[in-house]
Amino acid sequence: MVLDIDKISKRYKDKIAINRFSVSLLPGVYGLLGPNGAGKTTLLRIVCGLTRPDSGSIFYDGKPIHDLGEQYRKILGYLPQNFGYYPNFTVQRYMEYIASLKGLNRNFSKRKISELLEIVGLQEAPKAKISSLSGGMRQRLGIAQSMLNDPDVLILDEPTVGLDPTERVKFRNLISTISQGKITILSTHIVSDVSYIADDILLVQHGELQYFGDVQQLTTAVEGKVWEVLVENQQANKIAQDYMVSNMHHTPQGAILRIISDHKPFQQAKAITPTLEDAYLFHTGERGGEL
Ligand SMILES: Nc1ncnc2c1ncn2[C@@H]1O[C@H](COP(=O)(O)OP(=O)(O)OP(=O)(O)O)[C@@H](O)[C@H]1O
Repeated sequence: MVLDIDKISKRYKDKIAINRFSVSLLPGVYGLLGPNGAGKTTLLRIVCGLTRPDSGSIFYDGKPIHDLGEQYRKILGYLPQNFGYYPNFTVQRYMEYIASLKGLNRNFSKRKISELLEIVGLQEAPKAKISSLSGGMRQRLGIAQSMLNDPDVLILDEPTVGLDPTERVKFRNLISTISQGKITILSTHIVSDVSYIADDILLVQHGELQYFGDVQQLTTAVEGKVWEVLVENQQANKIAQDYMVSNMHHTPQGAILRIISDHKPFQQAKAITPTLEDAYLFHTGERGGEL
């Protein structure tokens, strides 16, 4: 099983959303990480065959997905960023509805629906109206619908957005469980989500693939470039304009700044161990103090 994204480009008027993006994916969980507007949703829609690229192709096991058509849709599961649900539907009715859209046979879908509701922890709620579910429950329902056809390729666009910390942990564990043996791509701009569940990271910025590899390698690349320094509280904001500051903590003794810099920024700065968040800021060039 291999998904090849081959030199994909997509432009909207004068905006290049994706620029010659290429990567080859084997089964595993891939965290598609990048700032807002980096091109994540555009790329995922192209991978799902919903948006046509201006150039380049997607191949599944060596065949272009546009030639595979229905055959490709059968092995694809997709949770869009704003997945449309019907508030007055019950959980069960919604799952039945999606199963019928996917053309699944009745007996198979009956069994599959109860199996999936169990996996996502909604087995007690088949009769609940979707409008009565919490954000986390709704996202779990979104995952369940994307899994109805036992997909080999699972695409999840910002699945943890709007979840509280407890729901986020549950959701991450759920994704780890269901993604085994599949090619799962999960987009987010929340760094901690990918550090827990992704095997590899696809870091995208301005529509281009900036980095592809594991979390460890990404953080190793910024070793010796992350510094901690205590400065006077009044100086902190000025320093954040001049340097990439990944964290600022004001205390009565002064502000403790975490600075990403190729060179030691101040005499008294100490080199510290980088986190994935530091590496992300280093690669995307975003200044923490301005966020
Ligand atoms: N239908 C469209 N028409 C015009 N421009 C678009 C369209 N869809 C996306 N864009 C632009 O293309 C760029 C990439 O957008 P995209 O939604 O793919 O990014 P993203 O990384 O998913 O962002 P976010 O995290 O905010 O969802 C953005 O500048 C966006 O404004």
